[in-house]
Amino acid sequence: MAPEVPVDVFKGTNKVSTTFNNGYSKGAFITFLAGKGDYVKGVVGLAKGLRKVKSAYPLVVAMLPDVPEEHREILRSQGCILREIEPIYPPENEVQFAMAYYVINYSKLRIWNFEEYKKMIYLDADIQVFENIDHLFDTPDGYFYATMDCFCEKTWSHSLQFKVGYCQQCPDRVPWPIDMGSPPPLYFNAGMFVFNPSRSTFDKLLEVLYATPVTPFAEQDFLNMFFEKVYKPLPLVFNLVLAMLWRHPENIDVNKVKVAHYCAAGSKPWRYTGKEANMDREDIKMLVKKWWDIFNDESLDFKGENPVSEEETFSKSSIMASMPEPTISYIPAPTAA
Ligand SMILES: O=c1ccn([C@@H]2O[C@H](COP(=O)(O)OP(=O)(O)O[C@H]3O[C@H](CO)[C@H](O)[C@H](O)[C@H]3O)[C@@H](O)[C@H]2O)c(=O)[nH]1
Ligand SMILES: O[C@H]1[C@H](O)[C@@H](O)[C@H](O)[C@@H](O)[C@H]1O
Ligand SMILES: [Mn+2]
Repeated sequence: MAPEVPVDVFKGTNKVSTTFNNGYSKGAFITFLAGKGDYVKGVVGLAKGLRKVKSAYPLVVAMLPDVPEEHREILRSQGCILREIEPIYPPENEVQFAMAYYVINYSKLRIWNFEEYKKMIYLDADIQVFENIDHLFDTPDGYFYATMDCFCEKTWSHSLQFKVGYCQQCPDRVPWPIDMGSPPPLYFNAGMFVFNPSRSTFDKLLEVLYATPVTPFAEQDFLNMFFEKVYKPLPLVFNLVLAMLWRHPENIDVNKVKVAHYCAAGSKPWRYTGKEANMDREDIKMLVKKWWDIFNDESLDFKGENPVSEEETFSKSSIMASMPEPTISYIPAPTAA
């Protein structure tokens, strides 16, 4: 049974103050950036989208050292707070069990170190917000909030769920076979989640990571396992995994979507050609256009007098500091979806 979350928490009506009396920040959005490729466009789009919906909270970018200076400059000029983080690699002999493209995402675990924020909302760079979601900072602490994933796309073909034809979005369509025991626990998409940074949680994450086999969806599988007991599903409007539109249209109204996640193959707006499967759908074209409208809207550029001049810090945990440097070379991301 899905853990219950009081519905009012997700309505969002009240204006909130974003700092405590002692200056400690109540929260921030956070995204992750790796490499010198085009995901920087996603971050710029996201920064502008958050401005458009008048979010009161800043956007922090946790970036790997390989993000080039030109891209950092663009992000500073868009008002982002830049924080450099060191990569986290899974054990070398296990890397092959994760999809190569996802391996760098383990580095995302470093965002638990950002204890100067009481609560953070993580958003992938291929996400766009269409409505203000600041009220999610008011959810009760101590839980991990995210939306439930869909198992129907080819990216899931390695999984038992896919082989059986079972999806948690419609558990009655093809029920989980009785002879296979209970259905798997609820599984979230890790492109959007609400969490409490905590150094002690980070230390535990790394400790458990190095004792856990690597699996195809890398840190997403890992986070699902780690936070299984405190996971609270958010309504799907907080992270529309685009495949939901053709896999489970009955579960979603595209016009009510607050946050769209352009994760389906061929859907990244800045690479969109319309040629891949399902990409010629009207709802997809509409969502891609909405992303471009925000990205191109100059009125949404950061107008602060000075670009945010917060220090770019290496957040290196004591555990990592005492670990040998990884001997595998950095795995560049192959062309994404
Ligand atoms: O070259 C890259 C590749 C990825 N990213 C960052 O990593 C995020 C994850 O990559 P994608 O968005 O392309 O991947 P998916 O949405 O398909 O991945 C999903 O599964 C992944 C499993 O590792 C992660 O959990 C991810 O957050 C989740 O949305 C990007 O948004 C971006 O923030 C980069 O900065 N540069
Ligand atoms: O993280 C993955 C990724 O976003 C895929 O594109 C999607 O098909 C999956 O459902 C999800 O688990
Ligand atoms: Mn994504």
